[in-house]
Amino acid sequence: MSERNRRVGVMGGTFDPIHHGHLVAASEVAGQFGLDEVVFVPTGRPWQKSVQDVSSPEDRYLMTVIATASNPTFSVSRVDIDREGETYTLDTLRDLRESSPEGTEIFFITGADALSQIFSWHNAHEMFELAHFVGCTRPGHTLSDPGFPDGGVSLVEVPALAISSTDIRARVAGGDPVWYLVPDGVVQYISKRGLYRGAS
Ligand SMILES: Nc1ncnc2c1ncn2[C@@H]1O[C@H](COP(=O)(O)OP(=O)(O)OP(=O)(O)O)[C@@H](O)[C@H]1O
Ligand SMILES: O=C(O)c1ccc[n+]([C@@H]2O[C@H](COP(=O)([O-])O)[C@@H](O)[C@H]2O)c1
Repeated sequence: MSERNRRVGVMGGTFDPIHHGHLVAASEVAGQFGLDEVVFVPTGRPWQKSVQDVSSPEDRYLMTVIATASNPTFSVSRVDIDREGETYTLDTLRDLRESSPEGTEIFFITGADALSQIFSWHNAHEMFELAHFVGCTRPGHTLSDPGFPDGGVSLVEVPALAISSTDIRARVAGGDPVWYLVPDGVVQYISKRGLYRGAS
């Protein structure tokens, strides 16, 4: 009997902070595509976001570790955090492919908003040779096809969670609770480190 190739999901994000929308999307794609593992990859320097508004890579990395710790099929990679320069998904995929056993199939998981902007990413066309892209529905964002290559992208409907990191930062700044929007450990981490108190 021949063994099937290992299937790995890669969920990239700024994760400032990581929330249940990210976790549900990853879990749903893992179920639908039979993924053996999902690797969460916090961005190092997300060049399309204004850098002064983004928390430190270590804080975002640690929140991602805390949020995923209870799931044995979730892990966190430092490849984007440890690489110098701006974060490009092409580099993420190259690094992860290099460290994966031969034959590993990679599925890059992303939300509707990110996917519709994908041709603004660095060398976007080359990315489709390294991974299959999975676009998740996201409340408030419609998924239009900006000209994806044939067979390069699948769409997955995930249970709608109208949660965004922007909203969580605003809630913390305004003194509103974020319990149950993010994992409990992340609520505690935000409080302990005093994150987002001055967020606009
Ligand atoms: N509620 C959600 N449902 C489905 N996908 C989501 C959801 N929130 C974020 N995503 C997807 O997760 C990936 C990483 O998102 P990111 O870390 O930028 O979070 P965000 O909530 O969009 O942050 P911000 O509000 O700061 O822009 C993106 O591809 C995004 O589309
Ligand atoms: O490669 C690029 O040029 C590029 C541009 C914008 C976003 N991305 C990736 O898209 C993912 C979601 O990004 P963000 O900024 O919406 O959190 C994350 O993995 C980013 O590294 C990648």
